Amino acid sequence: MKKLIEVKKIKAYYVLDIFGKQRTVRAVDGVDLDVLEGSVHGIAGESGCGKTTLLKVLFAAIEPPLRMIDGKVYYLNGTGTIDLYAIDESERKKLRWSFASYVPQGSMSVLNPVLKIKDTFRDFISSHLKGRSKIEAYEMAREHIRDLGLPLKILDAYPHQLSGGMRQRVTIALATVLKPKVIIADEPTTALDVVTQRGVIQLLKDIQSRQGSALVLVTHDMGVHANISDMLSVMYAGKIIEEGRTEDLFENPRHPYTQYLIKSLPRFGDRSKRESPPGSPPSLFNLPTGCAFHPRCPFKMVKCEKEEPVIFNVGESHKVACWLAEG
Ligand SMILES: Nc1ncnc2c1ncn2[C@@H]1O[C@H](COP(=O)(O)OP(=O)(O)OP(=O)(O)O)[C@@H](O)[C@H]1O
Repeated sequence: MKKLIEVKKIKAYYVLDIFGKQRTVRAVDGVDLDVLEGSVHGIAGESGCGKTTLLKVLFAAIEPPLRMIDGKVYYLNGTGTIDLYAIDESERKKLRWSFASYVPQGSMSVLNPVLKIKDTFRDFISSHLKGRSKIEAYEMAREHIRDLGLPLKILDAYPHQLSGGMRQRVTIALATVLKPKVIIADEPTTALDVVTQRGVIQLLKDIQSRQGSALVLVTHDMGVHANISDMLSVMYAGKIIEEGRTEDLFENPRHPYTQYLIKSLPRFGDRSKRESPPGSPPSLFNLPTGCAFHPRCPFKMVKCEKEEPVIFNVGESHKVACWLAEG
């Protein structure tokens, strides 16, 4: 499969000034990632491990206090390779929404509360496709909403007149109306009930397969990853600590942290206590030495306290950053 996005050794830190003292939160700390055409690439991990920050890097949505410290992000758009942070902002703006689009956590932050949905679509389409008339923009919105199987009457509604689930579907429709090659979705089902969550995830999956695009999906819900992600990257303390085909990770998780994430999944009919990793994730401005997971790891060795693990290849496309895999 063709690569659409290639991330090389990215470091993105929040640099904060607290009462004159500089504090650095190493939110993304040396991440490599390939996003492949036609695939669903899941990103999992507990809250605060850097998932959202990584998506901001992929979408070039870096704003202070977040800073790109090192690394490269390439978009491969078929005609060439674009070094995302080497081009100027006006060039990046052209790629936003047409090459890569972003579905954020809350729909209300995207939809203008005083505009009908159709006018939000019209403004969005006309600002990105110059020369489209108002009528053409409305028609494009209608066609897209119809293609997605959503009711056309939502176009005449204001955001507050729609349910949370429908608002999130509208946000997804808006983010995909320009048929982007990559859809980047950040916990798109937060705050929705379980049934609605399933519908929203299915909508994303349908669009991804119909448009042949790639979907980068952040969710801490391993059940969702098991169902729809082709590839899975597990993040811990700003790093990807395990990556591979989702089925391989579920069948043979190599990192103790991934093992905990999988064990914490509820299973039908199993009433035994679910195991979660002891303790909580470390603070990203004061990381433990060696492997950042070692204070919580039941298998820690002396080496883990001192040396940061290197990446080991443990199968086809399956990598893990854990000394236990050293052989
Ligand atoms: N604007 C900010 N200023 C300072 N620190 C921030 C900011 N945004 C996030 N952080 C910190 O960066 C780290 C990574 O946050 P991030 O939101 O990327 O994690 P996450 O895995 O997406 O978590 P969640 O699932 O809760 O969104 C956390 O320690 C967080 O507190």
